[in-house]
Amino acid sequence: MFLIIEDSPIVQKILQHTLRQQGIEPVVFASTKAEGIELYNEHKDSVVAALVDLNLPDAPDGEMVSYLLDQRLPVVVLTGSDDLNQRKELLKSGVVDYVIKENRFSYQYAARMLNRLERNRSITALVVDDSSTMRQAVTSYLRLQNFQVVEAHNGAEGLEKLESDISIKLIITDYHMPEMNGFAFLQQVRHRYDKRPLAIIGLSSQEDADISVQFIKKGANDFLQKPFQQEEFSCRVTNNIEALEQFVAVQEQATLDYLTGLRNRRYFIEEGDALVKRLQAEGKPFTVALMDIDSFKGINDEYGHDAGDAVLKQLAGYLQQTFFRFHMARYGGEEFALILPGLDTDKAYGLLDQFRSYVADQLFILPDDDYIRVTVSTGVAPFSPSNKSMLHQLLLDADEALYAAKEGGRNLVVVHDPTLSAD
Ligand SMILES: Nc1nc2c(ncn2[C@@H]2O[C@H](COP(=O)(O)OP(=O)(O)OP(=O)(O)O)[C@@H](O)[C@H]2O)c(=O)[nH]1
Repeated sequence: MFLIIEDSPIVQKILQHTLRQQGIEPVVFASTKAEGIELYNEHKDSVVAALVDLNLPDAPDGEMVSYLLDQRLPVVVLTGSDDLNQRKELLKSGVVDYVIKENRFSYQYAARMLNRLERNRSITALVVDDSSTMRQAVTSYLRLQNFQVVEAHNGAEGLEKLESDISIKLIITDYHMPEMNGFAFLQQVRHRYDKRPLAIIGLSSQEDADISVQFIKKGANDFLQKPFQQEEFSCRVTNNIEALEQFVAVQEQATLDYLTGLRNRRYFIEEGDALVKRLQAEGKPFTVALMDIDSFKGINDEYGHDAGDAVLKQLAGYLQQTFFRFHMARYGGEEFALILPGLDTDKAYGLLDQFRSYVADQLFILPDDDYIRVTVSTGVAPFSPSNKSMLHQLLLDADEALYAAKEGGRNLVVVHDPTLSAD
């Protein structure tokens, strides 16, 4: 929950609109300090941050801001004044940001800050610096922005923390450190965790422009020269974290099938290969299967492509409900692939046949509200502890079994018979 304390009804209206637009909710509004305190006490446990006007009818000199800072609540100040000294003093006293009411962009910025404060709560930042003074300063700036923070005295300790805490997404590292300097640490991080999304900001007090270039070249996202202002630090952290989140969102999108929302073939193969190797190394049972909608071309031909799409989406929903624990994807047009860890052939057969029977009993709703019956056929690559085939081969086996299911009349689950295999 967010607490907004602002006496102008017009500004309240604009904020209400802007916050709603950015999906920031729930929000409670107060117009005076007295109301603000009452609302704060009422929602103490759920308030994430407050956006507070400096000048209120019963608190003309920022008394409301001081009150909330004393309660250790993150506060973004909203003001009509552009007094630089006041701004400096407020930032020094611990407010997260200082926003001047200029135009709609200011309100959008304030909303963005509130949103950030909420999201930062689930992000851990790692601060790597041998100087305890610097570590404390950086840590306090990060805590102000609502990050969880872990500290390390040097690169080696930093690597340990990174290994044990997967919630670390942001690293602030100094350059000059004993044993392992910032560059060596950075190179190790990027080498060991090439797939892990991490925003890294390098710090150095040296007046040497080359250090910033080297930091960036070695894989840092940004660089700051010490001493720096809290505001610059916060802005850079925010920009880098937002860029990282956008990158992760795009990456996530690239693993999804646009029509059904299931994972796509690329994701299935990339992650599936590693999964199969891991299961084999651990000696755990698993089963690979391919499922295909029967006579799907006929559905398209008779009812149109949109009807075919509707069938795919409805079936994907059933697959999601039943197999959400497993590794599954839309493998091709009307084909779905599954890896079922923990299930040997008999158990997998049982589950897949139950699903086959469930699908056959459903009505599939078409865009014109007409409905049809749909069946699926499934091929299963049998599991045996001695079979060390790679995913690629297991999919070929499952495909052969799927072909046999189609030949056998469809609406069937068939387990691959290696003795009938062409090779
Ligand atoms: N509506 C729709 N159709 C698709 C999509 N992707 C592939 N298809 C169609 O799926 C159909 C697949 O047909 P086939 O593989 O020949 O299958 P079938 O012969 O009808 O049925 P079986 O022999 O039982 O496999 C083709 O007509 C494709 O055009 C899609 O995203 N949406």
